[in-house]
Amino acid sequence: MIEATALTKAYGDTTAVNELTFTARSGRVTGFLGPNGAGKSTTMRLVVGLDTPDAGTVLVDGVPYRELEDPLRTVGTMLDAAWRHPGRGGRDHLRWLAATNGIPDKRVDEVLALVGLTSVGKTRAGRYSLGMLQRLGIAAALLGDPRVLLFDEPVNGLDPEGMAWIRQLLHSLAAEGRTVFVSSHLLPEMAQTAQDLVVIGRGRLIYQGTMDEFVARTSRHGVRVRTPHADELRTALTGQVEFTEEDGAFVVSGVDSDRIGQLAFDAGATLHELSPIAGSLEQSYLDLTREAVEFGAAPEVAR
Ligand SMILES: Nc1ncnc2c1ncn2[C@@H]1O[C@H](COP(=O)(O)OP(=O)(O)OP(=O)(O)O)[C@@H](O)[C@H]1O
Repeated sequence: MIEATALTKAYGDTTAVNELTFTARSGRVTGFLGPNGAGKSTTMRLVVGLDTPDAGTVLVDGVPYRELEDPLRTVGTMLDAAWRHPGRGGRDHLRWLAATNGIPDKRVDEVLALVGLTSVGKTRAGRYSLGMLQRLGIAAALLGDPRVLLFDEPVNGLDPEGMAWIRQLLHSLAAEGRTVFVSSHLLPEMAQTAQDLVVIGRGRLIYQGTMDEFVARTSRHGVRVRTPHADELRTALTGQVEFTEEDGAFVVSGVDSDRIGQLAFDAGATLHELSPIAGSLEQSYLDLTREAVEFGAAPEVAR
């Protein structure tokens, strides 16, 4: 479990993380979402003690990272997937990591197999594709068989097959009872991967809860209605439900099609169309974070 409480970190005039409080539970994939510059990477660095907060605390399984007795066996991280060691083979890199952390050599072959790199273990990492580097980074994170895993943008630059692979891996790691905390700025990808969600903007918490709640809360369920009896329907809807009129159709929000069908029937309006509009999750997310993006963009322009 990761528990951040009022976590705050500023770099000069920029408050990268601002009184951020959230929990990532064990046995769940928690998506950590926010627009560029929202403070995701900074938060992750704070979790693993690579940076020191100005205020607030963050605990990993109840303990600050720097006080963990055996950090690599408690927390696995992939914070910079593009890291590479051109001269060394993937397997040798992992062996070096294992040796410096008292992890037996046989674990190296286990994790190589787990990420599907066995056949290229001897190939120099400098020749790895981005997808292979991601897999190597994940292998390194898994070396110590940790209970908590942090991945910063692990699907960045991956092809659909690579994305599907990572998604499945994250699910199985969580199913084993681990805490899986994964950042992204892509909501559609997260919607398929994460069970829980922490959304931030400008370093502040915007949403924390389950993905299902987020979808239910943010996707606007509208219904598109067409009728030759527009006046009757307008009268029936006015004061009852929220609606707009677009291209000769009514778009009603906040109620389901059963209720609208009944209102129309009672008003004597024949319906030529009564179709639910699936709310766009991506649009809702953009709406939610727009203010954060606009505010955040201003200093960039001023520079
Ligand atoms: N070491 C640093 N020195 C100065 N400013 C920094 C530093 N690290 C981060 N920042 C600033 O803090 C803010 C948050 O950055 P951060 O990298 O944590 O965001 P992010 O959500 O990970 O963004 P992205 O999705 O673009 O990676 C940004 O305004 C960034 O410029």
